[in-house]
Amino acid sequence: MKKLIKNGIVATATDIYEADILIDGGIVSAIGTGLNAEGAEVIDASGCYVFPGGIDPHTHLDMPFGGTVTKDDFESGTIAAAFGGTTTVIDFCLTSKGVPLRSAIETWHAKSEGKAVIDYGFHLMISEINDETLSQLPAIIADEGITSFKVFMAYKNVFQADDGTLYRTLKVAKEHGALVMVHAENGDVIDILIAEALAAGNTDPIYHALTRPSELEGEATGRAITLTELADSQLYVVHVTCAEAAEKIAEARKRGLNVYGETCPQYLTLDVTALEKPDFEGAKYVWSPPLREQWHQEKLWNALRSGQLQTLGSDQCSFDFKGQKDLGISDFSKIPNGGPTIEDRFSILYSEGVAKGRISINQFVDIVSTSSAKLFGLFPKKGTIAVGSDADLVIFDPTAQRVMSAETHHMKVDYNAFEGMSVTGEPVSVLSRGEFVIHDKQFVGKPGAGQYLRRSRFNQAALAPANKLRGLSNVGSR
Ligand SMILES: NC(=O)NCCC(=O)O
Ligand SMILES: [Zn+2]
Ligand SMILES: [Zn+2]
Repeated sequence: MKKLIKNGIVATATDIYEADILIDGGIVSAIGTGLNAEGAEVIDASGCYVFPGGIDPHTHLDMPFGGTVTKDDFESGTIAAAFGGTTTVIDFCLTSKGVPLRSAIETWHAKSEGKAVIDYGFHLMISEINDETLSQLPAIIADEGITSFKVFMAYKNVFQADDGTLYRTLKVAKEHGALVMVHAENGDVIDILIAEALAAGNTDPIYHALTRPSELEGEATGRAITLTELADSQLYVVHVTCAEAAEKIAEARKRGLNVYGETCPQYLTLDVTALEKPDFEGAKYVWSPPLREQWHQEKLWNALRSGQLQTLGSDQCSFDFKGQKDLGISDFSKIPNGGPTIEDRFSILYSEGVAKGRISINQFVDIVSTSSAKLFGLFPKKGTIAVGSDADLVIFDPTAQRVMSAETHHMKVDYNAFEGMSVTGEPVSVLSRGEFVIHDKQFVGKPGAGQYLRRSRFNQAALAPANKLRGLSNVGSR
């Protein structure tokens, strides 16, 4: 059945205007004022923005990590995402040395099929590059539409790959049109700092942060950029937390390199003192890279505002406080890294960004949705509101006031990382390809309704206009 969203304020990365939106067959079929369509279900969006659905470029659902498995899987995780205004997630498909890449991808399809309530894609982790993996990648890009590869520069003896693997991945990506993503921390030195801390009897959660200083994030970011330049390739740095890394990215971009960066809501709003909470509560705030001193937050906001960082990922990776985080009660290095953020990403960016005057509405849409669509081969099917685009839409009340809490969130995990934070604005209804997933704040979606997304190859040209709009004239000059 057709749907007609009336009287909303349509906001994209470039425009903001009052209009009605007609949806037919899951696609936006008309945008204009005073639209009528016989037999269409009419949805009144008076007083609300209509945004393109959020795209979360960084999730870990149903992921084994740190001797346990994330609490939220593709069902609970995507339900929570939808409540929060996100209609697409791109999850990391983990691989291990010696296991064929195809079988890792099959494992991720098995985890997600029949469960996801919104559309989803995969990035592919690269743990080693040899003749075998090299020969598989072109077909994986072509058949699976997996056009982004992830290389970990940290988590020694677990996920960490060496610089040679990163360099070769960058070369393959350049040749076949993929984007290389890095977790940028110097894992070798961190490993030594952890051993030193434990040997000195320092086992509390705060030592997680103290053994992962921001200099080592800046160093790894710079190293990845150097290798990208040598390979004449393209790089996306995930979860940027600090001034050192943001500056390396900005400097590379000034030189015309195809380097992009993401930050996360936790790094914009929480700081390292959270890890000092008593009774082991600091473990709730263990992420890698760690939370930083508060002054880094304004540097990250500046980088988002000026377009030096392009996206906000949740890095959703949820573990219960009781029964999972406490694996590290007597050794901080055994605390599973990560936190529950998928549901609050969109609202935190709106509230802390737009409502507090740090970014414009258009920048909000760009950061929460459009840039990810462009970087990861989904635009213009996703990431905007245009005739012919998927009707992935969020009807958002900008006046609502609420408080983030585990009492009310929809993630399965037993705490909320932003507990007690007041936010302005709330998604009221969320549609995925024209079907309600959230209707008047109630979940009405169906596990399995989410479709796997085969994504287009990396297209640097698609990124230039939005970046230009955000004050950059140098992007695309390479
Ligand atoms: N970030 C984090 O602490 N956990 C998830 C895995 C990763 O992204 O490094
Ligand atoms: Zn990471
Ligand atoms: Zn992550």
